[in-house]
Amino acid sequence: MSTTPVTVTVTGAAGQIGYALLFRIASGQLLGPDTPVKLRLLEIPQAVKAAEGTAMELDDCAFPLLAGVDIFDDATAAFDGVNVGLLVGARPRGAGMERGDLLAANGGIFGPQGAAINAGAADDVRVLVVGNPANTNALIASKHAPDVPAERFTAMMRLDHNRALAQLAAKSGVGVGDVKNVTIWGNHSAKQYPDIAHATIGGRPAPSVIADDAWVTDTFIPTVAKRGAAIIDARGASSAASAANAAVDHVRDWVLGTPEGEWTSVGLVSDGSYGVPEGVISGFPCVSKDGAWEIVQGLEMSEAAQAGLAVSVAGLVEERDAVAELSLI
Ligand SMILES: NC(=O)C1=CN([C@@H]2O[C@H](COP(=O)(O)OP(=O)(O)OC[C@H]3O[C@@H](n4cnc5c(N)ncnc54)[C@H](O)[C@@H]3O)[C@@H](O)[C@H]2O)C=CC1
Ligand SMILES: O=C([O-])CC(=O)C(=O)O
Repeated sequence: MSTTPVTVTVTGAAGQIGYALLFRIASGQLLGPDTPVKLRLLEIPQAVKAAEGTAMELDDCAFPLLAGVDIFDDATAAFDGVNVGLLVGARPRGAGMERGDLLAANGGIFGPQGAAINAGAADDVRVLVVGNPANTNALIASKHAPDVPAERFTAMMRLDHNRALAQLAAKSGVGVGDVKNVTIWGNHSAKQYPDIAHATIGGRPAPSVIADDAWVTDTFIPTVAKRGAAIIDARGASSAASAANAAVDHVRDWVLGTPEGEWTSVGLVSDGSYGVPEGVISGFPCVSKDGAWEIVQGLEMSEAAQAGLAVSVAGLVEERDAVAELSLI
């Protein structure tokens, strides 16, 4: 076992996702069974007491890998020395809202946190933004951290990706582990484009296994894209355990690598790949090698996929322009 603990800062630690996430991190599911972790929890002052309660429960789990828990209401202190930053703390949407409607309420959170990361993070810092609208919040944080490479600020598309795997597995009657290489392009919004063109099911091309284009267009894509709203409708609260699970999957693959021959979906700063304007944070097919995400290049995109990505990217550009207008970037 390595003896140097990895410092993981989680914002919104007293919230729903925080409660589902912290115990998974402390048990070793984020960074592997040999890596001790130090948790630094950031909350707003009113929620610090609740975070303290969660920290008491973390103690009571007696996790061998947990090397300490500290609680903060100040971002600069919370991100001091951070190796992995999970930016969860933000308001969730309610029924009838789109995630982009949260920009005015949540955008202001991410500039100061980006600046705090810039000021005090470890050189290898990796950031995952979960708080919505995740892609544009990640952009805001990144813009406030000029000394941190932009590709270290990622937005969570993994929940959409996992949703897509589950829908395809159910439709084709296989286990989820048999479905690989789906891509969620664009924004983590209802306008994302879930793409099965290069996916495989049991090692065979997904489009020919499914063999039902109408189902893909009329059922699969809208089900995945609108799943967040369906969960809010059913639960009366937005996804929490599945979001925490996706965050664990994202960071684990980033740090430990994606399995050979498989990619996942990551909200990553665009380098212009697939015609996505440089600088916006868009969902791409990505592999992680040597601890860094790389966009999978050279995938042929159907006309429908190109059109779907263009619509989604237009939403990202609109959000970027809106936060520029609000002087958030
Ligand atoms: N990207 C994705 O796939 C998903 C994103 N989300 C988003 O994650 C966010 C959190 O969701 P929940 O945990 O369900 O919400 P929640 O309301 O249960 O918890 C949010 C927590 O963040 C804290 N918080 C607010 N401002 C903060 C700040 N400046 N610094 C630190 N903490 C702060 C609040 O005190 C609260 O404890 C929401 O924006 C939600 O929409 C949720 C599911 C999936
Ligand atoms: O839909 C929401 O507001 C929460 C979320 O991002 C998701 O479940 O994908």
